[in-house]
Amino acid sequence: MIQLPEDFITKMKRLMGEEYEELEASYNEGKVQGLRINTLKIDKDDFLKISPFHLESVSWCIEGFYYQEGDRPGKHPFHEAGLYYIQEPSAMAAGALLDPQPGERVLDLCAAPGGKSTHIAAMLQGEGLLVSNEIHPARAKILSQNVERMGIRNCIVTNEEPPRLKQKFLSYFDKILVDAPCSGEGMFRKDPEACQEWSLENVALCAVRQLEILNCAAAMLKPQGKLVYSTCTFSPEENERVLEQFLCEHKEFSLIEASIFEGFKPGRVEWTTHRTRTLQKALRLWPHRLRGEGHFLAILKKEDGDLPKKVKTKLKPLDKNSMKDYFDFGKNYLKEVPQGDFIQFGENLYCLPEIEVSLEQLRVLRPGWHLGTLKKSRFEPSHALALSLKSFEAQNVISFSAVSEEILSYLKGETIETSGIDGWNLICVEGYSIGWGKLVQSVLKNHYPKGLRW
Ligand SMILES: C[S@@+](CC[C@H](N)C(=O)[O-])C[C@H]1O[C@@H](n2cnc3c(N)ncnc32)[C@H](O)[C@@H]1O
Repeated sequence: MIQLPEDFITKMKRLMGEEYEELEASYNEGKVQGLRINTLKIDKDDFLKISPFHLESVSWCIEGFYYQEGDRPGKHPFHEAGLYYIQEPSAMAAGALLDPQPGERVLDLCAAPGGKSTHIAAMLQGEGLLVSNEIHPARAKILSQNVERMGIRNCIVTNEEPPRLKQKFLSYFDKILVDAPCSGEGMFRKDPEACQEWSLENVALCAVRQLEILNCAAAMLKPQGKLVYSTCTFSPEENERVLEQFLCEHKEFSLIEASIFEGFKPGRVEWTTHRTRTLQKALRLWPHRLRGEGHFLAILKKEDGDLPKKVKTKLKPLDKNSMKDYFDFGKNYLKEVPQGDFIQFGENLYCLPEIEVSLEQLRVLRPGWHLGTLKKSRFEPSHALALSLKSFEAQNVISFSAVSEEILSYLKGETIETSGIDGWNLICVEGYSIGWGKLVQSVLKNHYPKGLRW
């Protein structure tokens, strides 16, 4: 039995009345676990044919599934190949509500570790732009690794404070997700530390910060743009009341109705300061009403505002010899050489998504699709390039079965004896890319990144 904070119990009993007993009982049940199929890498039906897990659909997310306790999907080669992301089922509702369309510009302002960003990227299907931002440097690194693992090409990962991003991206995005840092009451079952860190003071602090973040997001949204606000907490101060205050300060915004699935409950008007009726359009996902740990979500629309400014960005010309090495690699080992706006960060070569904003002065971890490193007189392809390729896009492919000794050796970083064509080979598991290897006379030199090895 989880030891819930006393102040939390008193407060929730007062707010919920008899319903509190149902909430409390839910803390005695096991946590709910889910995974979301990454449709950038594999079709849902194709995954279901090869999945070794016991899966059951999550009703509000087409690609979302519950898995069972013994499944351990985090320890499977398919995980390293980015075929899915392990995500708490109620968190999957945010992407579904934001509903990004291919070609749109989307910002995920509080993005690490990347559950919702990788969902958004899958929905964009490689078209348009995703800016995934995380304020904490260490968490931003994990976000960037997850963007890489999921094979995302059109994502820029930044490590910024929202006010600094605001200066660059005024009225810029079609859609924004603010999955705000919160007191984490929906994490109590999953993470006992969330219980220990909880306090009434922290709830109040979170509410102030959430409003500040929302204010920045509001300025970055285009007129007619859509903003989804979400938290994984239940406190009215961080949910209905933050939005009530925001709507009061931003007359250009209104709440819009969201699709309702079984178990989704409306926002609680009686918990707002001024009985603001429109807040019933928000959604509450309670752990005692559906199979999920719990979330609060709302969709806001910006009715009017300034139009975005167009800025022409000048990219530095790249060294011709280095680029020749890149194009030689592409001709020899890829069916089609990736083209676009190239930029170089140190030795690293990236293909920049269409952005029309200069990234100068921003802390950028990943300025787009990482293609590889430009070494002295040779090009070395990146792990990100491997993971973003379909097997038919590479000239030489070696695919191992998911249950083979070879795939385990590969993930451990070992050298493998195997037949194939000498040179760079795209290594796959069951036909899905997982990394690079270089074959020389039937010996495969392992290029699986050292930091990821099992
Ligand atoms: C709920 S988590 C995000 C989870 C993420 N959206 C996902 O689905 O994986 C909130 C994030 O906001 C970040 N954060 C904390 N303070 C912030 C601030 N002042 N501005 C923006 N983000 C902040 C936290 O570091 C944390 O990673």
